[in-house]
Amino acid sequence: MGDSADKAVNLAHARTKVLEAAKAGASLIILPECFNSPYGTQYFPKYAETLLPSPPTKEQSPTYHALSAIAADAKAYIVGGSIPELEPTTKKYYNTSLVFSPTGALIGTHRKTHLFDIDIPGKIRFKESEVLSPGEQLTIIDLPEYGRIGLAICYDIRFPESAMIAARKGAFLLVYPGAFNLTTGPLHWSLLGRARAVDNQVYVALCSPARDMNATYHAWGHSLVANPSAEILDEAAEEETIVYADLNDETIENTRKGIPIYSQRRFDLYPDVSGEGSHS
Ligand SMILES: O=C(O)CCC(=O)C(=O)O
Repeated sequence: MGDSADKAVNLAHARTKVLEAAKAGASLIILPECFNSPYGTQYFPKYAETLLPSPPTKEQSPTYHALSAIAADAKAYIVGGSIPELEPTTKKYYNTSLVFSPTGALIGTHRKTHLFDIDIPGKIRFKESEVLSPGEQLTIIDLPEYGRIGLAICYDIRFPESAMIAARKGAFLLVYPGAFNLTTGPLHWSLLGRARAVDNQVYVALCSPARDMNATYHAWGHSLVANPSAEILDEAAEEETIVYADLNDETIENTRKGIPIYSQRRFDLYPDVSGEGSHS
């Protein structure tokens, strides 16, 4: 998706693309990070919505209500990318993802836990922490018919611990709405997606806004899905595209049978970050 500055236009466009994906057979549909606003600290307060107490009113969160209706109409799970959130009591801002079931019920949220604060001289400086606060929880969501997914946002992917915790707690898929840039995108986007897949022998889905060279932030694009062997099943270029992939448990099982790192870990030498504490 490309993200314009007009929230209503972006929500209407998300609806069209989600219904298109659902018509083509998709049962879990992912939108990009900050899918209904431009990306940048200067935009977060203007576009922020209030999600608590839940459910919010339509005035507090038009996006909550739009995504709920889209999920119900599409009869599909939707990971709603992310939006800037304003917590009304603390007045803190978060980068938050909302997940809806095929009946339109909210079944999970994730507040980005690792804020994108980087400074590569002459290339890119970005400090989300100038405006945002970090979420305080890792997120695993049960999709009753399919199993568990781990959900995190963009820069969160650089921290393998949260991916490993979700995988060891049984996630079959790690989802990252994200918006890498023209410096770190070519270096690390696909590498990190494939790395989290091969580390954990799970599927990984990355979903970015399309690139818009007229926007203040130039997103890398390249949404992709990697399988548990870290092969890329489908990948977008920089323009808007729907990426499709078929996921199945047998591929995870066969990958783990072939290269059995899942049962070869040495928790006598290092801790199990998931706290599950045993070989499986
Ligand atoms: O980690 C990176 O290089 C980019 C991260 C990012 O764009 C984000 O967290 O929004």
